[in-house]
Amino acid sequence: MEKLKQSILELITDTSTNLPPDVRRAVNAAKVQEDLGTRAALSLSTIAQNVVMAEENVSPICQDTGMPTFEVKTPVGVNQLIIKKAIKEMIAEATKTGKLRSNSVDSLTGANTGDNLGPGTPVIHFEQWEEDEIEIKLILKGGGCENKNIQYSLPCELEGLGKVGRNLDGIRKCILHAVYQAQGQGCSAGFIGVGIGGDRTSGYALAKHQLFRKVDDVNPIPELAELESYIMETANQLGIGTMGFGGNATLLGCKVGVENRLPASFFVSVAYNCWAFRRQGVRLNAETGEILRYLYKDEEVKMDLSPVAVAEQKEERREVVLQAPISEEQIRSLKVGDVVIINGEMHTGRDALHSYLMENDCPVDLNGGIIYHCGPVMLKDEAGQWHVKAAGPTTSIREEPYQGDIIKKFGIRAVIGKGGMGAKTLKALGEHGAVYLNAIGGAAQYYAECLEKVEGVDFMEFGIPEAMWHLRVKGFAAIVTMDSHGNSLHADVEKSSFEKLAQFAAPVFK
Ligand SMILES: O=C(O)C[C@H](O)C(=O)O
Ligand code: SF4
Repeated sequence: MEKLKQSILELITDTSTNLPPDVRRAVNAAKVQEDLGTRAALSLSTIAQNVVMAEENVSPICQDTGMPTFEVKTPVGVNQLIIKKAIKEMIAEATKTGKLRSNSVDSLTGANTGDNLGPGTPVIHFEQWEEDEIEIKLILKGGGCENKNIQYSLPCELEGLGKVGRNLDGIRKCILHAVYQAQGQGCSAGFIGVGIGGDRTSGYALAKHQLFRKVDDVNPIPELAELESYIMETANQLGIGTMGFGGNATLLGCKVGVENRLPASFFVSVAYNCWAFRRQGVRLNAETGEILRYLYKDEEVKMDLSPVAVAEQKEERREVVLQAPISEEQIRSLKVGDVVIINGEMHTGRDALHSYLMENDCPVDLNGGIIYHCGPVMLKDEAGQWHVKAAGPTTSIREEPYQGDIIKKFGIRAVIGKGGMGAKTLKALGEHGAVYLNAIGGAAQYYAECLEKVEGVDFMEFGIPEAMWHLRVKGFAAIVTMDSHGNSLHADVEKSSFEKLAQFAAPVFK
């Protein structure tokens, strides 16, 4: 098995940096569905550029390289312990070279292990089979979309959809609700895997397992094939759109699997995956470990980079250049829908930092400053200088309990993230004079290029993703989605998508 480690490293690198062709095709198709010049179309353009950059740079498509989850099948007689050891070693190696972010955190102390190894990481499922080759599949599913997974216990009642029974129509309602509740926070447009039945644990495993199906396959069970195509058509009428900006493309794939259940239980489990749907697989020679072929690479699909005609803009849009520190007057002039181009300094801060700042002082002056909800992939060169390898936004709503207070306490003028924030933050934006800026989730290469220099770092003890990085930026583009006048695009889209969801309450399947 002299080639085994090399093959596994290649698989990990390819999964993190090169979006598979079926996923590319789905993203390209979404762009065609959107009207030219809309926020959704522009976002899909950025996403397409990001996918190309990741492939060219051989760097992570998204900075959150997720929970590495392997499904391994081996012929009888192959030593699975050798494969497990090789996987762990190559996970650590890929982390060292910046193909993966250090993502394994001690749940009690918050300490990052730094090498993506630790209790429960990576996840490896082994199975034996009758074939002569080894098969290894890998999915890198990030935390933001994982947080949007949802499990329903039937019968139940769902707001807007009414009674949900233990039948195909009840399942239909659960899936539509799952897409609605994710809004843009899991970096829509997304893909969902659904598991019907099992228990709570096996139901979720079944849901995640569905994500290994190709986007364009057809379910062998006719009722489920019908359900999948119904969901694809209907969920895309919810109007959530890319990043929750509104639009025609909300869901790019729906795969449903079924297993038996206990008489007392009826679970519908949904695994939500962002557009940055990173999964790949290989067949290996069982003697040498050499890659014989890839499982999701049957054809080459180029990203659609055709320009989005700004002249045909449907939504009114201004472009404003912001230089940090920003004045209150400039912030008050911004309205939802404006595009801002940021130059100057910004500081990353996410979960650990927000909770810290509630009780403590900040090592840098944040007055007029910009906080970026981001946990980057960073590498240090031989001279000791840090470099940004991938740096898209993280889901902002997690900071909702803290953000309003922190804006006021430190005089922050702009918060950048994705997915939007809630009523408490919106109120603070108005009271203090600040804005929420939505960047494109997952576009980690695109934004890394705007981050010109790492000026310094604090709180390295929080681990690389959670540390406070001080960054000099040039030409960082984002959209005002919550302004200081009480407007929130997120609240608007949530409301309108809920109204649309409620239109699908009437029974469809017997
Ligand atoms: O952890 C991150 O960088 C992002 C996360 O995947 C998210 O979507 O919020
Ligand atoms: S930031 Fe978005 S694209 Fe990246 S892992 Fe999280 S949900 Fe996926």
